[in-house]
Amino acid sequence: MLQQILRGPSGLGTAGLYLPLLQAPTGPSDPSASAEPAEQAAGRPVPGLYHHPIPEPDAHRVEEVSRRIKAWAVEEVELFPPDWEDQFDGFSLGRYMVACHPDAPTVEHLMIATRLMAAENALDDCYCEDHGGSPVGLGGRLLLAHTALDPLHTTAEYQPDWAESLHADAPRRAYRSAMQYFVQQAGHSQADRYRHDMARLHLGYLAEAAWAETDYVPEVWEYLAMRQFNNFRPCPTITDTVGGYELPADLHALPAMQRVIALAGNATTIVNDLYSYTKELASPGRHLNLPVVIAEREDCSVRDAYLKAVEVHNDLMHAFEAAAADLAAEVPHPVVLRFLRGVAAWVDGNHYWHQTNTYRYSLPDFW
Ligand SMILES: CC(C)=CCC/C(C)=C(\C)COP(=O)(O)OP(=O)(O)O
Ligand SMILES: [Mg+2]
Repeated sequence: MLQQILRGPSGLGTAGLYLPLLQAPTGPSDPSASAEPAEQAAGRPVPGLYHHPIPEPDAHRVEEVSRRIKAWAVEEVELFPPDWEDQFDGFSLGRYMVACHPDAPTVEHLMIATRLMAAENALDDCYCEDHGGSPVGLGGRLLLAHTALDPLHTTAEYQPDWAESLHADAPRRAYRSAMQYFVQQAGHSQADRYRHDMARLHLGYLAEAAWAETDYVPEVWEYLAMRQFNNFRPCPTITDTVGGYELPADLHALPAMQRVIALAGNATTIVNDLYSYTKELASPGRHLNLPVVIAEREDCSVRDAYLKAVEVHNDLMHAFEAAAADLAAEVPHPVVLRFLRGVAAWVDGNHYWHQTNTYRYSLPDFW
């Protein structure tokens, strides 16, 4: 029943909602996974991690999205200097977004998600992390960048200075442009949902930065609270816009839907903590992630902490799936079911991307 809800319905009236790519979880090495199989998936899953393998994303879509996102990054927003090109390519944005949005009707719909993903990562790298980022002064930078998503309404005297500021650095150019494309496709409540989710994200960045400034290692539950905000949430919650339909605001606002979304976002984000663990250990200073916080706060070896973090992830995934199944049973509205499947697809695609992105991530030697 749960698999049916999250990965494809059956029965009268549901044929239009059927998502063939999600119906049968397939190992990456299954040659029947796609009509024209892409290169065999690289990387291996974290041992013991509860996840759903997906078929290889459509190679033609990946190629086209990759081509268009590079053109946008270079020609429209000057996203990165030439010496960051390898890192941009290695991020594999096209593969990521095609994997996460199997029900996108067109490549242009996929581009909506891909531009936003590029912009979100540019801001994280340039403002918060190792491409010139710093916790010092982050709040001011974040707030000004947020106005590229949620515009300033001010007097004629001050408006031009603000408008000019949106071209001042790569994160603001990217936010502004990606948002312009997004609002062309999204309804007003979908755009407002996205702004709210981005405000949540920026709040999470600020808590992480405040703790870094005072060298505070949070309790595990405090870390999980911060990571619920510094979180992939803005990505799965646009699944309806990228799918070319709209989950109405009142259904999105249901407490049960909010719980499903939060649990999905949390599971996807702890996946990042697990796959990026060795990358973050190698970066300067102490980079908080769930295994690091568990080791410090629960006084255990890094291996035991990592394995406990896997269990935390698995519990979040099970809670997400149970909450989604309950909601689908309580509110069997076709758009709710489609949205829940879209979120589940994003969860699975996100895992696939982390597992296979061996340019960026490698597993620790704990097994
Ligand atoms: C795409 C998006 C909304 C990202 C926001 C937050 C974010 C960058 C992550 C959840 C990824 O975590 P992290 O900053 O640890 O990324 P890497 O481990 O450096 O890939
Ligand atoms: Mg990480």
